[in-house]
Amino acid sequence: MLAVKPIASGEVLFVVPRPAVLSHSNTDIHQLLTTESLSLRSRSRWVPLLLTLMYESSHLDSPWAPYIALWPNFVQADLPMFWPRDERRELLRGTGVVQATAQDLQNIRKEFRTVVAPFLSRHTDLFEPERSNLELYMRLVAFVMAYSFQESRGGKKRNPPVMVPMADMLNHTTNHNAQLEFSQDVLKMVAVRAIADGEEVFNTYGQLANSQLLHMYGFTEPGSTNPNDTARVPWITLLRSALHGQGPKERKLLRRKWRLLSQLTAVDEGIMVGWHGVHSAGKLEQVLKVLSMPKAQFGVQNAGKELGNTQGALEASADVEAGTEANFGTTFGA
Ligand SMILES: C[S@@+](CC[C@H](N)C(=O)[O-])C[C@H]1O[C@@H](n2cnc3c(N)ncnc32)[C@H](O)[C@@H]1O
Repeated sequence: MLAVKPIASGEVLFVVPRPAVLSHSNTDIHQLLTTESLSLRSRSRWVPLLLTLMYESSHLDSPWAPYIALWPNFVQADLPMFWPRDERRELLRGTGVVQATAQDLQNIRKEFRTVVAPFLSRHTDLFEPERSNLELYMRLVAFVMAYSFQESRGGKKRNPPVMVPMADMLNHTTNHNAQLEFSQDVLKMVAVRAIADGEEVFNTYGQLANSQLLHMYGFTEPGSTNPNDTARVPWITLLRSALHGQGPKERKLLRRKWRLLSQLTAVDEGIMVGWHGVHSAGKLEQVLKVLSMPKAQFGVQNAGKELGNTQGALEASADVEAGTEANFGTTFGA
């Protein structure tokens, strides 16, 4: 979307009334989805919207048909989840996207098998059996992943995703010039700074690292233009460096410490390093304290005390992350 004249900061670019937002509460099968809501519960909380899209996209007389027709068969997203597995492993090694995508695929298949397929088989009058399959479901998940919005509810809590026509035309950049505001009756796209004639109107999908953008949206911000970018250093790298040049006794002690750290899940997804240093530096500090603790001092009690602090540091860093949560798209099942 390009500006065709200068736009002032604070100007409303367009307004989407709530009835024009596509969600599970705005479809002909709303009543059915409500009646069966208990059986449609899942980790992702996306099932009602995905079933809504499946239903509305199979009815030519749907009021949403002109919107849905913009994505014939929902085949548009070049997300890593559709790349051949070997290519993903080879090209995305070390980014965390390989594991995240594998987890997504596992969750999507399980959700389809245990929640969606039983629902579809109970309602063959509403869903064409030959079309309503896992393959379509995966394309719908990708569509929701890359095009939906989620309204934050009082801090951490998030509503289920919804489709917001028009707002979902906007691309993302960290240095965005517009953002979506939610109010009771309408959603408004508002300029957050002056936009020049001919400039692209950019929304924000959140403060996302390139690995997250690639995982959920299939693109990255080039070079060093993404201040939210991170690199992930696997924890095992830390153990390897600690072991380096040590004698057998020290190595044995280090391995004991590592087992304890692993059991207490202090070493999980890796050390995230951003432009301004290590994210959750508190956790790294506590792990280093345990690793460098003299043998006489090392015991479950001492290590446990350090790791108790680690939990505190972890919770604090989770709060910071929740405060900067994206309002646009999420990883499946997060
Ligand atoms: C909500 S849609 C935005 C509208 C989209 N460009 C379209 O025409 O349908 C999100 C998708 O747009 C693309 N996209 C958004 N921002 C981008 C950017 N800065 N660079 C490249 N592609 C981008 C990605 O394919 C992403 O999955």
